[in-house]
Amino acid sequence: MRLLRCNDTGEFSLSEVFANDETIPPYAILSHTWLEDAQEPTFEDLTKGTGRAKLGYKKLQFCGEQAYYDGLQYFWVDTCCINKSNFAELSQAINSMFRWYRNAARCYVYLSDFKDRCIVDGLRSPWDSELGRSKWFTRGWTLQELLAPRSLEFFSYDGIRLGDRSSLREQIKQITGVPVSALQGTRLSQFSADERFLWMERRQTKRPEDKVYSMLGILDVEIPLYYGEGAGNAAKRVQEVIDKREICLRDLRLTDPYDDKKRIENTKGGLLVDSYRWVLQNPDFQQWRDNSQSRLLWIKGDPGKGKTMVLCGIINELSASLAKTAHLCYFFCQATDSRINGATAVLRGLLFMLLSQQPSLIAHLRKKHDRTGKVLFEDANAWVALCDIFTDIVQDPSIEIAYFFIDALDECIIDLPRLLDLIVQTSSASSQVKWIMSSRNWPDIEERLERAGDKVRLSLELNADSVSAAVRSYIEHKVSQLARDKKYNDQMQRAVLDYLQTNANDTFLWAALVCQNLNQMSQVNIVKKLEAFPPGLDSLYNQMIQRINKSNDVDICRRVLATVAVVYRPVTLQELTSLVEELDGMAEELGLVRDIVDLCGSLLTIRDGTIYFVHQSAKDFLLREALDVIFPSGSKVVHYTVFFRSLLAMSATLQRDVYRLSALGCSIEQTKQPNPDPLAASWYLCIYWIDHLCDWSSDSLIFDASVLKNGGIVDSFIRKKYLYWLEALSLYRTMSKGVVSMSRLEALIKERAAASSTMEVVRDARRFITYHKSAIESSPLQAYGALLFSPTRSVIRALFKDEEPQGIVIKPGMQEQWSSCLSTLEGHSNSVWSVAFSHDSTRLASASYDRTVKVWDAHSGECLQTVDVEKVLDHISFDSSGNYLNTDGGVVSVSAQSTTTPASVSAETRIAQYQGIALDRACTWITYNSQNLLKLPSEYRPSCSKVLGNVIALGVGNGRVWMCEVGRNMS
Ligand SMILES: Nc1ncnc2c1ncn2[C@@H]1O[C@H](COP(=O)(O)OP(=O)(O)OP(=O)(O)O)[C@@H](O)[C@H]1O
Repeated sequence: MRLLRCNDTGEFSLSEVFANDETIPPYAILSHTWLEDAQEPTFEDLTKGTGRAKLGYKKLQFCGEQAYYDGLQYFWVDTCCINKSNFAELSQAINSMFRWYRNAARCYVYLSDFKDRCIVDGLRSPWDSELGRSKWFTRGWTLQELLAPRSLEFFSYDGIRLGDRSSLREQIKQITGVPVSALQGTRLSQFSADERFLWMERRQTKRPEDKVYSMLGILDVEIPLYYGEGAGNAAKRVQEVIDKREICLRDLRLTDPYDDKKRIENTKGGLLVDSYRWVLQNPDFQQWRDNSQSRLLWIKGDPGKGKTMVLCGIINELSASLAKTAHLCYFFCQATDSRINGATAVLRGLLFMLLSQQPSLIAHLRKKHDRTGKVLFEDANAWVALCDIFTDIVQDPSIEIAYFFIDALDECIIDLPRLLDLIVQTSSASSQVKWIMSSRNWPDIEERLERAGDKVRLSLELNADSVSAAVRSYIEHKVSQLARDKKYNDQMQRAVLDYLQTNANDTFLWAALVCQNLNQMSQVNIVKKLEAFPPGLDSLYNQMIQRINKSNDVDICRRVLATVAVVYRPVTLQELTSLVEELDGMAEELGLVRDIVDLCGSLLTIRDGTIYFVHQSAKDFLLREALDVIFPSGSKVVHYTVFFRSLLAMSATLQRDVYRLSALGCSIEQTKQPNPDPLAASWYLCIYWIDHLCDWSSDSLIFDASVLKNGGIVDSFIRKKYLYWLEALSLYRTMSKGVVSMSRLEALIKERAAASSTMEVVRDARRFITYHKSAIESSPLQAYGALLFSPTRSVIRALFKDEEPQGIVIKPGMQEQWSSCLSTLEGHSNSVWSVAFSHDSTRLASASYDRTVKVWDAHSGECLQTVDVEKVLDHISFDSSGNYLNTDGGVVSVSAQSTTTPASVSAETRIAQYQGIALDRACTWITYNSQNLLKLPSEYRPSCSKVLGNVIALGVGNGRVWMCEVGRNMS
């Protein structure tokens, strides 16, 4: 950036070029409309000292004088601070302009067609209408000059100040259609791209492309400029960038923490300002907020002390008080929900918020995402990739300051140490980042955070007086609400208030749970009823358990509690009906199921049809103190029940084409969930039944191996329902989990020496899912098309003979046994040149013409890592540590580890060779009447093909030729 610099005599000249933003001194910037007939002084004029006679020189003088008056030595004017004969400089300037306007200390709008007369002649109303006639409001480039600057002041032709963007906001809104919130600094990313384009609609630019180029900053998009391409093409290029960003954000999103926060506040009955405000006056908090060196604040306290709500309060206060340019990103961990209980999920949530606020930062992950897609955020290497991206992004100079909040670190049960290390590292390395975390008083967290430099600890126990006052105020509020809703008289209200104030022991959660219970009781004998709520959280939970024990519904309550305690993710009411015997057949009567869950006292809560523990501490209590009550025969038995009931329920529900898709080639993207969904009660069971079986089997004292015998329930399920189960897994987009589960099942049967024919069917079933995974994953009904490409002696093929698509014949017939191709790993965009197994056989590396090396989990087929390489590699092999690949292009580091247990994968594995009735363009589908019909396994993809009538002949790379004939009776 090149500036104009004023000297003491009021003269000005061009400064040197400032290469990066940090070195640019404070400056003022001019916003104006250009004069015709070369009346603007140019860059050349300024370098040669000419141009003083030009009419536009007056504007330079005005800007210089006003800047001087405002204490600024430097100023910038677009007419002469850019060397427009240098296209690279011009292009860079256009892409930087929004930022330059935003970073200016002052921006002066000079309305050259707004004369004094307009102000003195009339009163306010004609004055307003004159303002709207100014050309400044009709030009394209001035839109970003209106929106970008922090301080924007309007001046008349004679330099008289008319007001600023804030004082004139209503008039500006009327004139421009830009909402007041955008004028007051709300992030432009909060407005849709279409809405922002609308603000430009009536404005004019000299060159057609400028109508789009002048929007680049407003859209936070950077593209190269091609004058002459036309506005349509420019808009198309901008739209492409926006679309790709949206895909990237959609892939990154696991949950929207903004919605999580709203949900948490709502389900906890709303946030009370009086119960968190104390923290704003707390010296530890103030030190963290006000001292730029203090970058890490850890709020710690026992369960239910109000940490989550304090964090919500701080977020609200900071978002109201901080500059709009500051970023606020947060994440709420929840142990009971596997989507949001791990370090990777935290990072995805924080990044999602940050990138939504400033989309241009997506550039930091676009390159990797463009190549790998969603897998970048999901594969075994996701943490490493996200960490690099995060570290990179927080150092981006465009970030002034970013605040990151993480609630309930103790509920981040996957990879917490890694997360803590990242927090410590970024808080010391980056001055633009501030962290707040909350958690229970856990020594492991303390020990890890100890390594951070300037950290502040805020212990709720050490601020007992403040917390106590906050809890008192919370109780007062809640009791007055209760008195109103339950019609307590004064005496009752006082008794309830006294009881709660005396027994809460500074714990919000205790008071909240008691109030929730009182809300469900009538006011009759209310004082007596209070005795049912002993002081202390554990005593309260204990009391709830005792009450359940004494109730008539004790069995069903115990069973519901036990089930909710062992499942791997919160289940829905419908899913619960499949898992608990007593709820059999109640999937259509969810009101009743809800009532039964309500019987479990205040231990469980239902949100959006899903059942959760009311608080993590309730689950902790059950597992710690009430094991004998809810698991009288041990928790492993409950795993057996869930497994057994899963098989029963799936056997009853799963069937071919359960969603009535009809077309064999219907892709998963085209699939719509029907309403009502016939699988609604089965999702959980489909995904986790094998995990429950394995958990049960881990207790050899109670495990009964007969479930694995010939004709046993596992054997029967696989024989009768296997393909329908695969279809359901595909519909639920969990094929990879299915592959891993089948490997676990095979290993279990091997270990438990089950009967040979069960082993035979399970082994064949595992080969089937591994080999056909990608076809079934992309089109659920290919579970049946895949039969045609399975060996003639495949057990699954024989068992499901009747499910083969009718009227299609493959000639010559398939080979008898499974080929050496174990599975097809798809992902390279060009031919694969070399492959190698790791020494423990858990990973496979492949080098392709697409100049990438991919590392795969040899078991599940998941892509673990993609590494760019400079040349096409002919030879690759793992070194003995498994951390490096030796290649003809040097050593390549591969840090990804397999997620599954080692297994002997000795067979040769082949990778899809994209070599080349009809075939689709990618040669992966046989199509019929332009509809996808059969997805070809990689071994069957042709290098050449010929169609004759209803027969297609395909020549395959390995020298085989085969034919597919589609008959008239095809279905
Ligand atoms: N400022 C507040 N406004 C409204 N409700 C509050 C407030 N503070 C606490 N509560 C109530 O107290 C309950 C417990 O508070 P919170 O969940 O914040 O505790 P916590 O310390 O985060 O607990 P844990 O560590 O066990 O997760 C909340 O569910 C809510 O009902």
